[in-house]
Amino acid sequence: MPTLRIALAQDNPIVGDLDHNADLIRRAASAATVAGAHLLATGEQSLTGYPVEDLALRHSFVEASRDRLVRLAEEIAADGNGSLPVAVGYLDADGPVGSTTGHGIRNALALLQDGKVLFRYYKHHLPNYGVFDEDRWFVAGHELHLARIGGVDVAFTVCEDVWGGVPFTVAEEAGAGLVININASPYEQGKHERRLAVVKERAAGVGAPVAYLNTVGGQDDLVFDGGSMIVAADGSIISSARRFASELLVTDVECPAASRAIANHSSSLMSTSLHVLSEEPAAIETRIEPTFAPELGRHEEVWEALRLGLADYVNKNGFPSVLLGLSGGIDSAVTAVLARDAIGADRVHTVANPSQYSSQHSLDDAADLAERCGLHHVVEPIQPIVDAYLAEIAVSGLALENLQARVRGVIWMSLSNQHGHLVLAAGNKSEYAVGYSTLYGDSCGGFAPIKDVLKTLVYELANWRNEKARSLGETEPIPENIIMKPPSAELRPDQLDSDSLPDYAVLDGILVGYVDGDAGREDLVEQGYPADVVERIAGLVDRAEYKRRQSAPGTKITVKSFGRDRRLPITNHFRGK
Ligand SMILES: Nc1ncnc2c1ncn2[C@@H]1O[C@H](COP(=O)(O)OP(=O)(O)OC[C@H]2O[C@@H]([n+]3cccc(C(=O)O)c3)[C@H](O)[C@@H]2O)[C@@H](O)[C@H]1O
Ligand SMILES: Nc1ncnc2c1ncn2[C@@H]1O[C@H](COP(=O)(O)OP(=O)(O)OP(=O)(O)O)[C@@H](O)[C@H]1O
Ligand SMILES: NC(=O)CC[C@H](N)C(=O)O
Repeated sequence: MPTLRIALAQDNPIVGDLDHNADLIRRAASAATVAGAHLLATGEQSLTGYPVEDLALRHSFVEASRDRLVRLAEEIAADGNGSLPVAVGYLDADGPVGSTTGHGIRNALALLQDGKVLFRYYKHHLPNYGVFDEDRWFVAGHELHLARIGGVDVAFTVCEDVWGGVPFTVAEEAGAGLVININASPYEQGKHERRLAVVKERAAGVGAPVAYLNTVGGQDDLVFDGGSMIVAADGSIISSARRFASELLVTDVECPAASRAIANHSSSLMSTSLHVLSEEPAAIETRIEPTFAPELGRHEEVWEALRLGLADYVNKNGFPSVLLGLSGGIDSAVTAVLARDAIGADRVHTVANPSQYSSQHSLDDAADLAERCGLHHVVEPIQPIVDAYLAEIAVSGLALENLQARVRGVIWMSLSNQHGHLVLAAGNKSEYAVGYSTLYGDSCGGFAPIKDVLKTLVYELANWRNEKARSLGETEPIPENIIMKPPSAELRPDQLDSDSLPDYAVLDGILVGYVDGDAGREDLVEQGYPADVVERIAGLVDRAEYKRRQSAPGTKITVKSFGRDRRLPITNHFRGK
């Protein structure tokens, strides 16, 4: 069997920064050439970044992508890497938006060589569920392209094509000896395992290796986790790239030789085109050893997703630093440590804003955490401002509780305006679900790092992060007190979260069913949750839609995050069973 040396560029592009992304591809091409690769693949829309959302509807952006692709081909050749075939993901169009002729805007892959575009493949399966809206922007392609490289027929596909499967069936019919699948597949818990299963199934179906390349990096509320892999027809993993980090994965892959003298043929599913680049088996002097990425544990994987999602949001949006209120509670503690891990202690500013209801232990715990982590920390009491406000406008009860949270929010936003910090909202998924936060108060801010993390998982992450520090012989970042104390908003005397909410284990169980699983009230009661608690929580979740719609984005880690993954009407009289 011929062997091809395949290079997969698991890179971190920036949406809309075509020059930066082109530079990443050029650098990968140079490194792949040095490594003696016969083919380089880059990620889905590696030139434009992913998802471009409604930028796809802008004629000027589509033009910019098409033009930049042509220039990129020339640049790669000018860099001395012209003989290397390079697969690039980009945005294309062969018709206007909304055209009814089967043409339009395309999620495309081009193969570049010798300064030219050899062919353009248009993604066949367009995902249109969850966070994906590709039917809104793109028209599906119906022609599969194969390139004969070193005597192997290599088929090229894009992301959802591996899940939908039709291009793989056609690749098998066309006698492909390798299928390249370039992805921008966002992280969620358990997704990596599901990808591996589907890639194995496709490799077995084609009877040839599948090279699955994923993007890496954060883009607003999505984080791409890398984890690229090459899987053989027998299901074994030939090589794999790290999760949550950029990497050029170079692997020698034995592939079935091109056996057919076919040129182009039409299947009932898709037509195919074969482009002959080189017939002779590629020469490899010394085989390289395959690399295998370490497996991540459940908590480490989530932590890395949150860390990278936050780091890229801050850095790609040009913030010098972040700021958050540090209450001495678990949510702001975990958010602060994540921020430290993401961008370094010197860029993290924390503020304690005690009121008359704040306990001394909360203040001490906040200061302790800031000191352990080396964060900037100041104390700005809110009582004088609250008192001045009350002298003008008398409020009491819940209004007074919310006033305190809002005064904190005003202070954080002022510090942001003054110093340029990005304000982080420290709310977790359980709170976003039931609306347990003050609008324009503690929910204010530009990014919410743990927005998709249920409270029970927040505790697990805190324990895991401390355990990790212990195993490295480092100081535990989160004081034990913060983990052990009962959660409290401290907005009135002796207030505890448990006064208003069921135990978090029960709450989170109901939320997993009601939010992530779209279960009905009766289903949840059947699962063993008390009917009155289910009724109350479901009602709170329904009513809090208006708060979530105004909330900051945060990194998706679950199957259904709030935001574009779960879209419900605010004005909604349906209660259901
Ligand atoms: N459908 C709708 N569309 C648009 N706006 C709507 C609305 N329904 C109410 N509103 C507005 O929203 C206001 C109510 O929302 P909001 O002002 O936020 O106040 P609200 O949700 O009534 O109270 C905040 C809750 O969050 C809890 N909290 C606060 C702070 C921190 C924490 C914590 O532990 O993390 C918990 C607090 O104990 C309380 O239970 C209404 O006064 C009204 O102006
Ligand atoms: N005294 C305080 N000083 C600074 N920030 C505060 C203070 N109290 C609350 N906050 C901010 O408001 C957010 C909501 O806090 P609150 O204590 O009401 O609820 P929580 O959900 O228990 O959060 P945490 O676990 O961080 O305390 C906190 O995460 C924190 O960012
Ligand atoms: N960009 C895509 O086509 C992504 C869809 C795909 N099912 C995923 O892996 O998330």
